Amino acid sequence: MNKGQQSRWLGGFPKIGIRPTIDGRRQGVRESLEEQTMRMAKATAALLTEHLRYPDGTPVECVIADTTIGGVAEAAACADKFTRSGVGVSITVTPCWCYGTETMDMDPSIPKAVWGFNGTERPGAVYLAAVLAGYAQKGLPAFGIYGEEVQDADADGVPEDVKDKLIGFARAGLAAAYMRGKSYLSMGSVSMGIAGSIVSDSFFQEYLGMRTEYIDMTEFVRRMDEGIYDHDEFSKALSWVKENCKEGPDNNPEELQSSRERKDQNWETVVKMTMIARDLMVGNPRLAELGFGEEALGHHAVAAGFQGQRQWTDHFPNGDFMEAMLSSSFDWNGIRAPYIVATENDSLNAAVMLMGYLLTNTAQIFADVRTYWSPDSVERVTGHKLEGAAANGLLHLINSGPAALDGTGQMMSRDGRPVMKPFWEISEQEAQACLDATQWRAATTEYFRGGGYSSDYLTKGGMPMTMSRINLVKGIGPVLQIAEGYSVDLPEDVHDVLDKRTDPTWPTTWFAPSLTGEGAFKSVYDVMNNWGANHGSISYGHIGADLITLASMLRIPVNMHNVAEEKIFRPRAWSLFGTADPEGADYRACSNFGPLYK
Ligand SMILES: C[C@H](O)[C@@H](O)[C@@H](O)C(=O)CO
Ligand SMILES: [Mn+2]
Repeated sequence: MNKGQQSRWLGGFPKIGIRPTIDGRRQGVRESLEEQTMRMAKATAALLTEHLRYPDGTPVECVIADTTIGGVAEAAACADKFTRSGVGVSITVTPCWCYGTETMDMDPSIPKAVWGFNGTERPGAVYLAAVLAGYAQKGLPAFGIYGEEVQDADADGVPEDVKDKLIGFARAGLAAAYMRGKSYLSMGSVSMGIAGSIVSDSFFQEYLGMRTEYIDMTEFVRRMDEGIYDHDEFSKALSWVKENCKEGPDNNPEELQSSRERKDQNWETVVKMTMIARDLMVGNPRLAELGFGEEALGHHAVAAGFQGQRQWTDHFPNGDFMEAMLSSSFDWNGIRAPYIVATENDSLNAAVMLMGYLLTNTAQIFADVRTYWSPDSVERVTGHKLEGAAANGLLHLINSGPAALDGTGQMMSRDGRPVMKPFWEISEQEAQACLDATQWRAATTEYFRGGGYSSDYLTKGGMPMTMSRINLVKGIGPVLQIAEGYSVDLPEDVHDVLDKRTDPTWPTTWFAPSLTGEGAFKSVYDVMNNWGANHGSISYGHIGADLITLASMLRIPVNMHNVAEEKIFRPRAWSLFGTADPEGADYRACSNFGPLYK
């Protein structure tokens, strides 16, 4: 790991705090439960450490209260320990009745869950019900976890259904906790009137707990002109690029094509832009060694956006190489965690990219949700009849910019299926295969007068994917939409015909959302028609349930999704807002409790 990489995890990672609560009555009751209660805490910690990893690949860390918690003094001692240890998520575990308001976690900004052991000798479930009522009454939504099957009092381990809920809760809770206190870095301002690039400080601050930081794009010019970057890294990067980033055909009319000399210069510029954007986001200790102490610190950004169009791209090479390389899981420094960078400074798409990334530790594909191709339209234009997963029509996801190269689908699962992976599972060969499957095409000069290079690739079909998007609605605030589906392969000639109707120098993912026959998922057309903006972020896997859990923690209602009801996990209080219409109840609950940070 080079020094630039180390500085990005500044502040470390939030820990999971485990609170074993107990019936405080001594002379029999408490003593009989001490061991079992602590055993539950330890089993929970072991489970989470085994299954969850931080973005740097290390196992998550759990902190268990020093004693079981039988009353308020021990609850306070636990809260104190959690503050000192950097706990960002709390899980209360108990096999027995305890005193609700005396033992609960009162920190309003920490996502919280309670696991009540399903036994009847000492009623953990009764405590669970009582304490969840307390949480609702006090306006502190908590997740309730209760296994379906009755367990024996001396049972060891964690039942399967409880495991899924503990892991799902902790994964989303850690994502929320990790964002908190970090920044979104706006590089430039509003791009082409796209509302998502009006960076809303109140959205980031109140819903995600994040700062918004801003730099003018002239900062790139200053750093390039004054040489404020690591020159050794630049030489290394440029020769790596020459070797690994092959130029594709120039699609511009001959009279608009740049000279070879200008193209070579543009390569140098886009490589410098990439290093500078990264240094702006997370800092780089090398810059301090070179005499640039202020620049070495960066903006503590976990996500960023680059305006690019138009003021920058009308004059300078576009941001596509910078956005695509940073968003990928590898570059000239080797395989590493992706950076979250949105094109067109679409901060709302950056926010869902960040959510998808933190839930999966995997690179994201940023795309325009550009065209709905109905089966009839495809047949009319190409003569091809769509079939299989594509039979109901397709969405053409395509945009110049930050579609991670991981999205080529060149990484493989053990059984040979295309996948996207956390960086620590990616092999050198897989990173190389993604690079080999990508052509760098001279930017379309009609759009990008300053030239540059767009990444051109075609995503392999057959990958489960989840597209999501946050929109801001005046009067409500943020709302999240989610569509699970699959990437799809088209015959090469069919892809070519459809791709050439738009900009063929950009990366394409053919996406078939899974239909449910209801609401926005009656048809692929309905999905397109209900999409709230021009962009979406696409994450590998079906992560809709995790997104829903995270959104409920952040009080962001979900206005459309195609996740099966039994997979949805939200704070227990949501059912107090109505049970027959979970979508409406979600809106009411989010608006009632308000954003997590006020
Ligand atoms: C080149 C064009 O301006 C594109 O960048 C445009 O289609 C978009 O991506 C809009 O989101
Ligand atoms: Mn776009």
